[in-house]
Amino acid sequence: MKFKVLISDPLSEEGILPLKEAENVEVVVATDLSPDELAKTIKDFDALLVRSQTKVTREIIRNASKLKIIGRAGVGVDNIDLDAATEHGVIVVNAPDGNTNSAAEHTMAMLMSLARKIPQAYFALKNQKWDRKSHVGVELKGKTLGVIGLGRIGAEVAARAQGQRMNIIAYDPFLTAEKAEKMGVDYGTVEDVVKKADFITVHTPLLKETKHLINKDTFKLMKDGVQIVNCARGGIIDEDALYEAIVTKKVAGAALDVFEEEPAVNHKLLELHEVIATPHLGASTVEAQENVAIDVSKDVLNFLTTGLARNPVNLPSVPKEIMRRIEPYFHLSEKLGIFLTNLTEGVIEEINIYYSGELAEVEVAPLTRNTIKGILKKHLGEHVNDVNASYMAEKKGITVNEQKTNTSKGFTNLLKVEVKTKEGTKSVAGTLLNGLGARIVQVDTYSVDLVPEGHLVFIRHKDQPGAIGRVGSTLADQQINIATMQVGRSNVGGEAIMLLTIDKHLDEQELEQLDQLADIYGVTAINL
Ligand SMILES: NC(=O)C1=CN([C@@H]2O[C@H](COP(=O)(O)OP(=O)(O)OC[C@H]3O[C@@H](n4cnc5c(N)ncnc54)[C@H](O)[C@@H]3O)[C@@H](O)[C@H]2O)C=CC1
Ligand SMILES: O=C(O)CCC(=O)C(=O)O
Repeated sequence: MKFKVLISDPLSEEGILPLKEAENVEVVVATDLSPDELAKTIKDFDALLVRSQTKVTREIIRNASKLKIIGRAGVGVDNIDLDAATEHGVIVVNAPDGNTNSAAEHTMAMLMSLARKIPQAYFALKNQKWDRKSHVGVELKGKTLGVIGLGRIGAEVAARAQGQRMNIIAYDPFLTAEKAEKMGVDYGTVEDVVKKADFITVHTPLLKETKHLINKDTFKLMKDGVQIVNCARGGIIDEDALYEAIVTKKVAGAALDVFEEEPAVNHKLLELHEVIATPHLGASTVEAQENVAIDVSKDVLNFLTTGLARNPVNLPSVPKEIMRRIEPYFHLSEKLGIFLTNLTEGVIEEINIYYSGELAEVEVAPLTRNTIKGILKKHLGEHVNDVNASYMAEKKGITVNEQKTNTSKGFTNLLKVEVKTKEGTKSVAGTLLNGLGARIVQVDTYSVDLVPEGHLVFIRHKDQPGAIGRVGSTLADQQINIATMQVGRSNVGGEAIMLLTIDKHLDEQELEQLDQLADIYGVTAINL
């Protein structure tokens, strides 16, 4: 039987040779299909290979009745509807390493062009203007580069900028003091980074948490004359706020390879003399394109013939027998991870997962991966999934321990998750109640009984008459309905907790109002 593979974006000829030379594969290259044509054509294909141009929408996936795998020749998979692929049992693989070097080099090229106004000077000269006065630049040496997102590309950029004798200050939720010291970089919060930097470069994925990470308020904190580089994803920087910051001379210049809407022609930022730009060229080198095409071709071929993939981005297949026994706990394990990560302060160094009761008798590795995914998702978004969760934790220097114990505290099954940071240890435990579904039964040392669903608010407060009432009436004043409420305390008059389920997610302002009430130590909104 021959597998049919469709390549719908231009990929390196050399890179797709592994597929073209495979006896059991027929390759069709069609790089000019409209979305409608692709939605029709796809139904005959077992695999689809794309770069970033093709938008693999739910509609296309829905029509792809034979499709088994989508290969993305690059890192970001934001052009693929991952949920739809997972729902339709289509595995998505990417090529995360092949373009790191190119993207880092492009960032450096943009940084240097920005500092020395090379594109502007070139443009003037092309227009017959020998203008040296308007194109005086600044040196990089001795300046501070703020790196937000110190993953594969961010770390390469930091190392290269050190070669330019720049000082580096970075923020990444997985950056510890030890790692920073080893890399010779200073570290701090986003606020610290933007306050201290002369140049700022972003290298995070585009996630809910990173959308408009650099916004009107962040620009206000920056030094006057700061310069900004974005070779990661449009949307990490709020384009309207950037425009305003340039026009008001807060920002002296910006180098952009990516935009919120691409292709970005007629963009207002491109009208500004201070902005230099490229049309999403970070990965556009012969080497990167060959690397990513080879990696993804090999992975697709391997998956079609053996069912195994090296770089899966969405759900893997779990053997049916294991799945049948552990499937009911999947939901609970991920929710416990999400819940806990929201309560955690500081950089995660250790995750301990304790299985007891019935759970101590089954293979729990997929649950462990699922729990880690829940914990890491907040910062890694689509980059973390069940397959790569353990690998991601290891890459971030997090130790994961899995233990089976006998301490099920009277429950027939108990799953307890503990996270350690330099700030302390936080834990949460849950169980599956026969016929009633999942419950969170313990938060740190407090016993609770909570369905892990919906909009939760976790409040730490002083055990004092009136504290609970003040929270209730503050929410009532804002027309926010409380569905359930749990309270617990360690000792009379000591620290206590409230866990509320409410009918909507609290916004920043609403959280702030609760936080400012008397006897309240901290308020966290959690969406499960
Ligand atoms: N312009 C282009 O052509 C290219 C763009 N990219 C983009 O570059 C970005 C980075 O790619 P990689 O380094 O390969 O990914 P990566 O996954 O290795 O690194 C991303 C880092 O961002 C960190 N992060 C997540 N949330 C954060 C937050 N709120 N604040 C600070 N850091 C946060 C993560 O912990 C991680 O270390 C991605 O968006 C990718 O799509 C990648 C290749 C080429
Ligand atoms: O395929 C491309 O050129 C875009 C590369 C990219 O943005 C990525 O790999 O995330």
